[in-house]
Amino acid sequence: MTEIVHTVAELRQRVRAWRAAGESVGVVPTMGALHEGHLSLARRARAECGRVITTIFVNPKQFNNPDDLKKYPRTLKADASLLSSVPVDIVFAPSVDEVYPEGFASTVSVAGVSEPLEGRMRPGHFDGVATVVTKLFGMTEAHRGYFGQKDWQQLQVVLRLVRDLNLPVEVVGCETIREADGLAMSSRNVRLTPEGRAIAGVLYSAITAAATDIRAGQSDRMAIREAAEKVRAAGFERVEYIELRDAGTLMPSDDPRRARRMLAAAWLDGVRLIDNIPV
Ligand SMILES: Nc1ncnc2c1ncn2[C@@H]1O[C@H](COP(=O)(O)OP(=O)(O)OP(=O)(O)O)[C@@H](O)[C@H]1O
Ligand SMILES: CC(C)(CO)[C@@H](O)C(=O)[O-]
Ligand code: BAL
Repeated sequence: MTEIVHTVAELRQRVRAWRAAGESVGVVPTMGALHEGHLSLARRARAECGRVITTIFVNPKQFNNPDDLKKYPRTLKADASLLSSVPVDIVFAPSVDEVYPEGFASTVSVAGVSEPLEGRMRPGHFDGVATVVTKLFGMTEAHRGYFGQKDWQQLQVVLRLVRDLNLPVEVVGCETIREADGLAMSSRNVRLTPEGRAIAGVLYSAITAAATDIRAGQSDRMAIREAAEKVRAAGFERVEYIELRDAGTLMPSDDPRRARRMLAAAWLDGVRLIDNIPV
Protein backbone atom coordinates (compact mmCIF):
# COMPACT_ATOMS: atom_id res chain seq x y z
CA MET A 1 0.00 0.00 0.00
CA THR A 2 1.32 3.41 -0.94
CA GLU A 3 0.85 6.11 1.66
CA ILE A 4 1.11 9.86 1.04
CA VAL A 5 3.02 11.69 3.77
CA HIS A 6 3.31 15.49 3.95
CA THR A 7 5.39 16.18 7.07
CA VAL A 8 8.96 15.41 8.05
CA ALA A 9 7.84 14.32 11.55
CA GLU A 10 5.52 11.67 10.16
CA LEU A 11 8.10 10.52 7.62
CA ARG A 12 10.74 10.13 10.35
CA GLN A 13 8.41 8.03 12.45
CA ARG A 14 7.84 5.58 9.57
CA VAL A 15 11.52 5.45 8.54
CA ARG A 16 12.78 4.96 12.10
CA ALA A 17 10.48 1.94 12.49
CA TRP A 18 11.76 0.43 9.22
CA ARG A 19 15.37 1.01 10.14
CA ALA A 20 14.85 -0.42 13.63
CA ALA A 21 13.53 -3.56 11.93
CA GLY A 22 16.73 -3.74 9.87
CA GLU A 23 15.17 -2.78 6.54
CA SER A 24 17.10 -0.88 3.86
CA VAL A 25 15.56 2.34 2.56
CA GLY A 26 15.75 3.72 -0.99
CA VAL A 27 14.74 7.23 -2.03
CA VAL A 28 13.78 8.44 -5.50
CA PRO A 29 13.73 12.25 -5.51
CA THR A 30 11.44 13.79 -8.14
CA MET A 31 9.49 16.94 -8.91
CA GLY A 32 6.42 14.93 -9.92
CA ALA A 33 4.53 14.82 -13.24
CA LEU A 34 5.79 11.30 -13.39
CA HIS A 35 6.57 9.29 -16.53
CA GLU A 36 8.27 5.99 -17.35
CA GLY A 37 11.70 7.51 -16.61
CA HIS A 38 10.74 8.13 -12.99
CA LEU A 39 8.97 4.80 -12.71
CA SER A 40 12.08 2.97 -13.90
CA LEU A 41 14.00 4.57 -11.00
CA ALA A 42 11.27 3.57 -8.56
CA ARG A 43 11.23 -0.02 -9.88
CA ARG A 44 14.98 -0.27 -9.54
CA ALA A 45 14.75 1.01 -5.96
CA ARG A 46 11.94 -1.50 -5.33
CA ALA A 47 14.15 -4.34 -6.57
CA GLU A 48 17.16 -3.26 -4.48
CA CYS A 49 15.72 -1.90 -1.22
CA GLY A 50 13.40 -3.22 1.47
CA ARG A 51 11.47 0.06 1.57
CA VAL A 52 11.05 2.77 -1.08
CA ILE A 53 10.18 6.44 -0.71
CA THR A 54 9.48 8.64 -3.72
CA THR A 55 9.66 12.33 -2.95
CA ILE A 56 7.57 14.79 -4.96
CA PHE A 57 8.59 18.38 -4.41
CA VAL A 58 8.78 21.17 -6.98
CA ASN A 59 11.76 22.89 -5.41
CA PRO A 60 11.50 26.67 -5.90
CA LYS A 61 15.20 27.17 -5.03
CA GLN A 62 16.39 25.39 -8.18
CA PHE A 63 14.28 27.41 -10.63
CA ASN A 64 16.16 30.36 -12.03
CA ASN A 65 13.19 31.15 -14.29
CA PRO A 66 9.96 32.11 -12.42
CA ASP A 67 7.84 31.35 -15.50
CA ASP A 68 9.28 27.81 -15.65
CA LEU A 69 8.37 27.33 -11.97
CA LYS A 70 4.84 28.60 -12.53
CA LYS A 71 4.31 26.37 -15.56
CA TYR A 72 5.88 23.25 -14.02
CA PRO A 73 3.23 20.48 -14.24
CA ARG A 74 1.72 19.41 -10.88
CA THR A 75 -0.20 16.13 -10.91
CA LEU A 76 0.02 14.63 -7.40
CA LYS A 77 -3.08 12.42 -7.64
CA ALA A 78 -2.05 10.79 -10.92
CA ASP A 79 1.54 10.49 -9.64
CA ALA A 80 0.45 8.70 -6.46
CA SER A 81 -1.63 6.26 -8.45
CA LEU A 82 1.30 5.47 -10.79
CA LEU A 83 3.56 4.95 -7.79
CA SER A 84 1.13 2.56 -6.14
CA SER A 85 1.55 0.33 -9.21
CA VAL A 86 5.30 -0.08 -8.53
CA PRO A 87 4.54 -0.14 -5.56
CA VAL A 88 6.48 2.36 -3.45
CA ASP A 89 5.85 2.44 0.30
CA ILE A 90 5.63 6.19 0.80
CA VAL A 91 5.10 9.21 -1.43
CA PHE A 92 6.61 12.11 0.48
CA ALA A 93 5.04 15.34 -0.80
CA PRO A 94 5.97 18.18 1.56
CA SER A 95 4.82 21.79 1.22
CA VAL A 96 7.33 24.57 0.49
CA ASP A 97 6.97 25.74 4.12
CA GLU A 98 7.72 22.26 5.42
CA VAL A 99 10.98 22.14 3.46
CA TYR A 100 11.94 25.80 3.91
CA PRO A 101 10.38 26.99 7.16
CA GLU A 102 10.62 30.58 8.38
CA GLY A 103 14.26 31.41 9.07
CA PHE A 104 15.76 28.77 6.77
CA ALA A 105 19.27 30.04 6.02
CA SER A 106 21.56 27.32 4.64
CA THR A 107 22.77 26.65 1.11
CA VAL A 108 24.80 23.69 -0.10
CA SER A 109 27.04 24.79 -2.94
CA VAL A 110 29.18 22.36 -4.92
CA ALA A 111 32.05 24.06 -6.74
CA GLY A 112 33.63 22.82 -9.98
CA VAL A 113 31.30 20.25 -11.48
CA SER A 114 28.23 22.45 -11.01
CA GLU A 115 29.73 25.48 -12.75
CA PRO A 116 29.73 24.83 -16.53
CA LEU A 117 26.83 23.96 -18.90
CA GLU A 118 23.57 23.81 -16.89
CA GLY A 119 25.24 25.78 -14.07
CA ARG A 120 26.18 28.60 -16.41
CA MET A 121 22.82 28.64 -18.23
CA ARG A 122 20.75 28.35 -15.05
CA PRO A 123 22.47 30.47 -12.37
CA GLY A 124 21.77 29.18 -8.86
CA HIS A 125 20.16 26.00 -10.17
CA PHE A 126 22.65 23.52 -8.71
CA ASP A 127 22.80 25.32 -5.34
CA GLY A 128 19.06 24.71 -5.18
CA VAL A 129 19.43 21.07 -6.23
CA ALA A 130 22.35 20.38 -3.85
CA THR A 131 20.52 22.02 -0.94
CA VAL A 132 17.26 20.14 -1.44
CA VAL A 133 18.93 16.78 -2.16
CA THR A 134 20.99 17.10 1.04
CA LYS A 135 17.78 17.86 2.93
CA LEU A 136 15.90 14.97 1.29
CA PHE A 137 18.70 12.58 2.27
CA GLY A 138 18.50 13.92 5.83
CA MET A 139 14.72 13.72 5.98
CA THR A 140 14.43 10.22 4.52
CA GLU A 141 17.58 8.74 6.13
CA ALA A 142 17.82 6.61 2.98
CA HIS A 143 20.62 4.12 2.41
CA ARG A 144 20.39 4.57 -1.36
CA GLY A 145 19.34 7.45 -3.62
CA TYR A 146 18.29 6.89 -7.24
CA PHE A 147 18.95 9.50 -9.94
CA GLY A 148 18.54 9.48 -13.72
CA GLN A 149 21.43 9.85 -16.15
CA LYS A 150 19.17 12.13 -18.21
CA ASP A 151 20.29 14.86 -15.80
CA TRP A 152 23.94 13.77 -16.09
CA GLN A 153 25.47 16.90 -14.60
CA GLN A 154 23.03 16.78 -11.68
CA LEU A 155 24.08 13.16 -11.05
CA GLN A 156 27.75 14.24 -10.95
CA VAL A 157 26.89 17.11 -8.57
CA VAL A 158 25.08 14.71 -6.23
CA LEU A 159 27.95 12.19 -6.33
CA ARG A 160 30.40 14.99 -5.46
CA LEU A 161 28.34 16.35 -2.59
CA VAL A 162 27.83 12.90 -1.06
CA ARG A 163 31.58 12.30 -1.19
CA ASP A 164 32.50 15.77 0.07
CA LEU A 165 30.04 15.79 2.98
CA ASN A 166 30.47 12.10 3.91
CA LEU A 167 26.75 11.51 3.58
CA PRO A 168 25.90 7.87 4.35
CA VAL A 169 24.03 7.35 1.07
CA GLU A 170 24.90 5.25 -1.95
CA VAL A 171 24.02 7.17 -5.13
CA VAL A 172 22.72 5.00 -7.95
CA GLY A 173 22.72 6.45 -11.50
CA CYS A 174 20.04 4.94 -13.75
CA GLU A 175 19.92 4.85 -17.54
CA THR A 176 17.83 7.34 -19.54
CA ILE A 177 14.43 6.09 -20.66
CA ARG A 178 13.44 7.30 -24.13
CA GLU A 179 10.41 7.56 -26.38
CA ALA A 180 10.39 5.43 -29.56
CA ASP A 181 12.02 8.25 -31.57
CA GLY A 182 14.83 8.68 -29.02
CA LEU A 183 13.46 11.73 -27.20
CA ALA A 184 14.49 11.48 -23.53
CA MET A 185 11.36 11.33 -21.40
CA SER A 186 10.91 14.51 -19.38
CA SER A 187 8.05 16.14 -17.51
CA ARG A 188 8.50 19.26 -19.64
CA ASN A 189 7.79 17.30 -22.86
CA VAL A 190 4.04 17.74 -22.29
CA ARG A 191 4.51 21.43 -23.11
CA LEU A 192 5.61 20.65 -26.70
CA THR A 193 3.11 21.28 -29.52
CA PRO A 194 2.31 18.27 -31.75
CA GLU A 195 4.58 19.82 -34.41
CA GLY A 196 7.39 20.25 -31.89
CA ARG A 197 6.93 16.75 -30.57
CA ALA A 198 7.27 15.40 -34.11
CA ILE A 199 10.80 16.83 -34.48
CA ALA A 200 11.99 16.63 -30.84
CA GLY A 201 13.75 13.28 -31.40
CA VAL A 202 16.29 15.02 -33.64
CA LEU A 203 18.25 16.24 -30.60
CA TYR A 204 19.08 12.66 -29.67
CA SER A 205 19.64 11.41 -33.23
CA ALA A 206 21.97 14.37 -33.98
CA ILE A 207 24.20 13.83 -30.93
CA THR A 208 24.17 10.06 -31.49
CA ALA A 209 25.40 10.57 -35.07
CA ALA A 210 28.08 13.01 -33.84
CA ALA A 211 29.31 10.50 -31.24
CA THR A 212 29.48 7.79 -33.93
CA ASP A 213 31.43 10.12 -36.24
CA ILE A 214 33.87 11.04 -33.47
CA ARG A 215 34.48 7.41 -32.66
CA ALA A 216 35.13 6.86 -36.39
CA GLY A 217 37.81 9.57 -36.36
CA GLN A 218 36.00 12.81 -37.25
CA SER A 219 37.18 15.89 -35.37
CA ASP A 220 35.17 16.77 -32.23
CA ARG A 221 34.52 20.29 -33.51
CA MET A 222 33.22 19.28 -36.93
CA ALA A 223 30.98 16.56 -35.54
CA ILE A 224 29.49 18.94 -32.98
CA ARG A 225 28.97 21.68 -35.56
CA GLU A 226 27.11 19.27 -37.83
CA ALA A 227 24.93 18.09 -34.93
CA ALA A 228 24.00 21.69 -34.05
CA GLU A 229 23.14 22.39 -37.70
CA LYS A 230 20.87 19.33 -37.86
CA VAL A 231 19.03 20.40 -34.72
CA ARG A 232 18.50 23.94 -36.03
CA ALA A 233 17.50 22.72 -39.51
CA ALA A 234 14.88 20.42 -37.95
CA GLY A 235 13.14 23.49 -36.49
CA PHE A 236 14.53 23.96 -32.97
CA GLU A 237 14.59 27.68 -32.10
CA ARG A 238 18.00 27.65 -30.48
CA VAL A 239 20.86 25.34 -29.57
CA GLU A 240 22.22 26.48 -26.21
CA TYR A 241 25.11 24.06 -26.18
CA ILE A 242 26.37 20.80 -27.56
CA GLU A 243 29.61 19.94 -25.78
CA LEU A 244 31.97 17.04 -25.37
CA ARG A 245 33.14 16.87 -21.76
CA ASP A 246 34.97 14.69 -19.28
CA ALA A 247 32.15 12.48 -17.98
CA GLY A 248 33.07 12.98 -14.32
CA THR A 249 34.33 16.56 -14.02
CA LEU A 250 32.31 18.08 -16.89
CA MET A 251 35.43 20.02 -17.91
CA PRO A 252 36.36 20.24 -21.63
CA SER A 253 38.13 17.08 -22.74
CA ASP A 254 39.81 16.20 -25.99
CA ASP A 255 41.30 13.01 -24.55
CA PRO A 256 39.45 10.03 -26.08
CA ARG A 257 41.13 7.69 -23.57
CA ARG A 258 39.03 9.20 -20.78
CA ALA A 259 35.30 8.55 -20.37
CA ARG A 260 33.64 11.41 -22.22
CA ARG A 261 30.05 12.53 -22.45
CA MET A 262 28.30 14.62 -25.09
CA LEU A 263 25.78 16.94 -23.46
CA ALA A 264 23.20 19.13 -25.17
CA ALA A 265 20.55 21.72 -24.39
CA ALA A 266 18.22 23.22 -26.99
CA TRP A 267 14.95 25.14 -27.16
CA LEU A 268 11.87 23.90 -29.01
CA ASP A 269 8.41 25.50 -28.71
CA GLY A 270 9.75 27.62 -25.84
CA VAL A 271 10.64 24.41 -23.96
CA ARG A 272 14.22 23.74 -22.93
CA LEU A 273 15.23 20.15 -23.69
CA ILE A 274 18.43 18.51 -22.44
CA ASP A 275 20.09 15.22 -23.31
CA ASN A 276 23.44 13.45 -23.05
CA ILE A 277 25.14 10.26 -24.22
CA PRO A 278 28.48 8.52 -23.70
CA VAL A 279 31.10 8.99 -26.42
N1 LIG B 1 13.91 9.87 -19.15
C1 LIG B 1 14.43 9.61 -17.96
N2 LIG B 1 15.10 8.47 -17.74
C2 LIG B 1 15.65 8.21 -16.53
N3 LIG B 1 15.56 9.04 -15.47
C3 LIG B 1 14.90 10.18 -15.64
C4 LIG B 1 14.29 10.53 -16.87
N4 LIG B 1 13.71 11.74 -16.74
C5 LIG B 1 13.93 12.13 -15.48
N5 LIG B 1 14.65 11.21 -14.81
C6 LIG B 1 15.14 11.30 -13.45
O1 LIG B 1 14.07 11.41 -12.56
C7 LIG B 1 14.47 12.21 -11.45
C8 LIG B 1 13.49 13.31 -11.25
O2 LIG B 1 13.50 14.17 -12.36
P1 LIG B 1 12.44 15.31 -12.62
O3 LIG B 1 11.32 15.17 -11.69
O4 LIG B 1 13.13 16.60 -12.78
O5 LIG B 1 11.86 14.86 -14.00
P2 LIG B 1 12.18 15.32 -15.42
O6 LIG B 1 11.31 14.56 -16.32
O7 LIG B 1 13.66 15.32 -15.58
O8 LIG B 1 11.62 16.75 -15.41
P3 LIG B 1 12.22 17.99 -16.07
O9 LIG B 1 11.17 18.41 -17.02
O10 LIG B 1 12.39 18.85 -14.86
O11 LIG B 1 13.51 17.65 -16.73
C9 LIG B 1 15.87 12.73 -11.77
O12 LIG B 1 16.82 11.92 -11.13
C10 LIG B 1 15.92 12.58 -13.26
O13 LIG B 1 17.23 12.44 -13.75
C1 LIG C 1 16.73 15.80 -7.86
C2 LIG C 1 15.55 16.77 -7.83
C3 LIG C 1 14.29 16.03 -7.42
C4 LIG C 1 15.83 17.82 -6.76
O1 LIG C 1 14.79 18.73 -6.70
C5 LIG C 1 15.35 17.46 -9.19
O2 LIG C 1 16.44 18.22 -9.53
C6 LIG C 1 14.97 16.51 -10.27
O3 LIG C 1 13.80 16.22 -10.34
O4 LIG C 1 15.84 16.07 -11.05
N1 BAL D 1 15.32 17.51 -13.97
C1 BAL D 1 16.23 18.46 -13.35
C2 BAL D 1 15.51 19.46 -12.56
C3 BAL D 1 15.19 20.70 -13.26
O1 BAL D 1 15.19 20.74 -14.49
O2 BAL D 1 14.97 21.70 -12.57
